Amino acid sequence: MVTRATSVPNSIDSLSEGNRSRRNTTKRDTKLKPPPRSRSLTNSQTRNKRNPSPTKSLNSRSSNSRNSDRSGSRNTPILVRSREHEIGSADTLEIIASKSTGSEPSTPDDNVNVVVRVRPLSQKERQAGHESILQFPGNGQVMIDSGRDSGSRNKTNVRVFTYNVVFEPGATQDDILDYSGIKRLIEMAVEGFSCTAFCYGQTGSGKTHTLTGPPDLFQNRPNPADPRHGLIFRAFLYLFQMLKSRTDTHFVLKASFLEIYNEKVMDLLNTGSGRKPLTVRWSKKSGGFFVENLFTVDCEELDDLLAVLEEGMRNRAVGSHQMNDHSSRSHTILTVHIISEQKMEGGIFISKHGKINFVDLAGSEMTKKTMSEGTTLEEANNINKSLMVLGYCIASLSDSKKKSGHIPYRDSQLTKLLADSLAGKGVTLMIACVSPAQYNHAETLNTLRYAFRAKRIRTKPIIIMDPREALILSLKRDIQALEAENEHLKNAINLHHENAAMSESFDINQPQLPIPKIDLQKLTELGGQEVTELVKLYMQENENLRQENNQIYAQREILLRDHEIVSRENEKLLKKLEDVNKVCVRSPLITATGDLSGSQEDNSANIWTNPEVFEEKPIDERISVDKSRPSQSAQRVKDKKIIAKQILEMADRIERQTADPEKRRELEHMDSGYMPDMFT
Ligand SMILES: Nc1ncnc2c1ncn2[C@@H]1O[C@H](COP(=O)(O)OP(=O)(O)OP(=O)(O)O)[C@@H](O)[C@H]1O
Repeated sequence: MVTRATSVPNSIDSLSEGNRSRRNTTKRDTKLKPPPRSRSLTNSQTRNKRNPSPTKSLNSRSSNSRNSDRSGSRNTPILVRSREHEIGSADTLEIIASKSTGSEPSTPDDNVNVVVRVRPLSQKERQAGHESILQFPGNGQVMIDSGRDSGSRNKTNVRVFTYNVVFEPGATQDDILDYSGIKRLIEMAVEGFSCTAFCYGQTGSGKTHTLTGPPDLFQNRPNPADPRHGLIFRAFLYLFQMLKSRTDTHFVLKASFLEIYNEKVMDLLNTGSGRKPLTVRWSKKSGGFFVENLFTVDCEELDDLLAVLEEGMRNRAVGSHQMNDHSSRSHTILTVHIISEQKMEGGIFISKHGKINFVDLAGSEMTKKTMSEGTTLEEANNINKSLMVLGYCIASLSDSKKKSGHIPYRDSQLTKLLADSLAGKGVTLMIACVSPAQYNHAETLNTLRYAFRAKRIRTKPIIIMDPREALILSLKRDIQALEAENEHLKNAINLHHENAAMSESFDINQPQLPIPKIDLQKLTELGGQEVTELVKLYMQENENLRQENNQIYAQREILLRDHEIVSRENEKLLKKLEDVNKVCVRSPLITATGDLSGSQEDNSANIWTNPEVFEEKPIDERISVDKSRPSQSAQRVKDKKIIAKQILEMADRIERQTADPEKRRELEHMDSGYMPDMFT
């Protein structure tokens, strides 16, 4: 059975890991009750456009944990849609593809897609009487009951985790292909993204089974129709099916297969060279780690890819211990490079370099349980160490505060090679494999916790393109943008020319630059150099237009400021005029204006007003501004100088008058109020 996630509030008392702070409210009599389904969608609603859901029931083995509220799902399988960014959605892919031009980040952040696969109890475990501690309430949830808490007798240790998809023990290998999101990963890789699917979990939890199927499949020539085939085999079939349908694009496939054994990187396709370890180096150019001298095989046919898988599986390090007869003693990375060359409109060829990594991690081991010793113990220690570093990286990357700090990728070969998948430009699918058996509860809980954390990791997928072609494509986009801006600026300037024709300040005779006219369709006929020149020309012209526009705006600003000053001065003058009129009207000696005051009977009409001032006309029709006049502050300085000069002249005159005794006597008889304050 497959269940998919939706953000369902936990109604049960024991809350999920994400809500652990509320766990204090756990009731004593907690029973395993599944949370209600908040958004169950029928098959038709959730059906992936490209991968229509099968009509058969996905539940190949009825689970005894199933609750009565799920009875409705017996005949029609109910799939619950996961979150918006669910990997596996063809819609998302289309959006990404349409946005993806150049080597710019093409998507918003993308979360690592995390699914969980629970293997069935083995025959050995059933015979030993082990029971399952996992239950599946639906909505992409896994409930783990680790039994009574030793600390407090009545408290049960029940936790609920939510993932994008949960594969219950009855899920088939086909279900993993259809619902894990691997199809989306392949589609993204074909589109030029760097994609990674990795299996994580304790030893014997079913990682290799999920990725490649049981080990005996590869001992002889495998039968393609075998239902036990794992995800890699099925993904290859799907990939070739896809490539065949893309007749407009030419594809070249290359594959490599390596293992990390005891912290040494070994080539699984080139075992003849005495199994010398390869070096992992940092590439400045790509900004990532790479394996030097790794053997890559050209794969023209599906059979070539399958041969790579078989060869690698035969050569990888496998050992046996108490918990797994065929235990992987190394981490393996199988990479398929997909180089595509597609003809775009206008005859441009765009080549992209996508890839998909299949990572089968060696399982974490409790050496007491596996009873490892000697070489197996050394292997176990190395496996555990590298998985611990991976755990640190996942924990740091999922913590938004730590994400920008140091991530210890360099501490193990595994994390160096997975760095890009976890936090870089790739799209990542994590398949967490767990055992349902009670005796594995600590490891299962650990894996569920790591997987839950990994869900919070966000990456920024980008398409990997040939830099020269990416440049041409981006130059083409620049030309279009510049042309649009050019047109806009020209319109703005033309508009202003019309408006500014009346303004003397605007120099309409300014020489205009010649505007190159290029048919975009013919762009492709031009070489890279010519296109660059064209962009430069447009940029230059746009710069000139921008400057002209700025000048016009600056002039407009000055005009508006002057306008404001003149208006304010005008208002002041009017006010003064009104005051003068009031004084004139009040004075019996002075008539305001002879003809008006004399002829009006009404007192109010005695006030002289300038009829024009109150006429509702726009300000620029009421006043004309002298552009040569000094600014307001300069005017103020000038005024002060005039006033000071006049005062000095007056003081001088008075002084001269008082020096003459006759004149002084005359002055003494005058009203003292005549003298300005400053002279008393
Ligand atoms: N979903 C499943 N259905 C049936 N059998 C399974 C399933 N998953 C695992 N097994 C069986 O369980 C055993 C252990 O699985 P597998 O070797 O894949 O584990 P692993 O996680 O890769 O272990 P290790 O880390 O030690 O390599 C195998 O015998 C395998 O066939």
